[in-house]
Amino acid sequence: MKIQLPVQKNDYIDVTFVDLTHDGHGVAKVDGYPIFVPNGLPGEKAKIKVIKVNKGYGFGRIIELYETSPDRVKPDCPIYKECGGCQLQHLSYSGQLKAKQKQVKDVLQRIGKIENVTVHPVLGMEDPWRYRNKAQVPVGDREGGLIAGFYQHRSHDIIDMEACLIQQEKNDTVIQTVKEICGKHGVRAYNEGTHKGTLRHIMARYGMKTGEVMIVLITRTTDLPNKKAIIDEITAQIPGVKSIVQNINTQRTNVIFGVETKVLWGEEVIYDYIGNIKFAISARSFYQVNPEQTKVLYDQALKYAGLTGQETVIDAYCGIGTISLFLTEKAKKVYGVEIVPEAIEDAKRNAELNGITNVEFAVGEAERVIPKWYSEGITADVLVVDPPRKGCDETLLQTIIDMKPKKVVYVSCNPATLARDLRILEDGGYQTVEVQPVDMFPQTTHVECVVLMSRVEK
Ligand SMILES: C[S@@+](CC[C@H](N)C(=O)[O-])C[C@H]1O[C@@H](n2cnc3c(N)ncnc32)[C@H](O)[C@@H]1O
Repeated sequence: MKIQLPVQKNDYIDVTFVDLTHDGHGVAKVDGYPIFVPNGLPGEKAKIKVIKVNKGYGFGRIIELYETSPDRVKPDCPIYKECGGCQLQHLSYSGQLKAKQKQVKDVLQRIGKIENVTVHPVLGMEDPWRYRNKAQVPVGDREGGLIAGFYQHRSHDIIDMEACLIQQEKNDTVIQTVKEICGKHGVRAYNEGTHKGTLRHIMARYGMKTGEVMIVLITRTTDLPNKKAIIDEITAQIPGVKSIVQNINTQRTNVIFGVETKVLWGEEVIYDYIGNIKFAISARSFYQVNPEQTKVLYDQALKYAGLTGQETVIDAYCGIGTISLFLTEKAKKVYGVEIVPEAIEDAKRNAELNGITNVEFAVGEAERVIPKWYSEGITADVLVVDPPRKGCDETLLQTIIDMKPKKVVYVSCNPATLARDLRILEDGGYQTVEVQPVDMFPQTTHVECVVLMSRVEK
């Protein structure tokens, strides 16, 4: 039976936007049927053209904006429309923070059925620009040199970029300089279509507190033409460069990094500080991209952990031990687990670097290592999880439920998987006490949350 929808493809209709999706599109409703429209903001009235209809929702395009929101601002970035890296530059920063708080509340309710929990206002930045410490850009060929920038929306055509307004200026300079030097020395860009060419991506990482720079050249081939000349010029032209690394990715894949990494010049790591703790960061390790807000995030996690010095804490998905080392200051003992071996090497080095001895790190999947620890008698008073976007593995959640730590502190970069996991933990005997969103990624739709859960004793 054909379902009669309230709108048809190619209809022109007048709408009022009532909400914002998690990817920053305006939501209009016609007889309850949602239509997602890029660039629409809640409260705005517009004429739209319906461009696609599905059974449960449709898509549209703004033809004319009749009434604009007081929160609408002119995007600062000249390439905002083409790039797609930021999705909310047309919304004032205070509007972004309000929208993110609402998004978290809605998702927790809709997906997790987490009702009546306090979701605090989002902790934002005083200056929400130029906050990223890491740039990672694809490289393309152009006559007489290379381009590096971003993929045009819905394509793999590379648009050359000179500046990114959410990126540290230093990283802009590094990318420009490296692409010019490599191009000058005859390095060809990798071509996805033919699987030929050399340079796939350039990554620049900047220690905001130390000024140290790491450059990673991600190549298809082991060989890098004119390597010595390239290194000499990079080190002469870029102040602060401490490490030049090559990562080799021979596969036909969208995954950026390959398995082999070798140091071409300088150190294997660069250093940076969060608070008073010094961190060594290697090319492949996860390190939060917004260090200023990372401090805010970790302080919140520490506050929720409520440590007195007597507790054993497990930090699952610990990366280079950032949260673990923060926790050691107030815990009796901290155990950290992480899947990337290089990150655990960094974590151990970081503990040593800071003279911290009440911590142990293990390489492996949290969902295997923590059950093993539990079977060996290691239990936690507080368990911190900070998983990737896909959230926690179910085996891990079950182990937490069995282990019964008094508190779970959940750090999440994806409200949808957070909501799913909180529901599992609530069903297993935990109560969500409060949620503190932190804006780690201004101008984008991403939102990070720290959640406190406590064990409900029956
Ligand atoms: C969001 S990051 C958090 C890292 C760290 N807590 C921080 O704040 O820097 C998630 C980390 O989980 C790691 N990871 C992914 N899957 C994992 C798994 N199954 N077990 C353990 N670690 C995993 C990733 O390598 C990454 O370092």
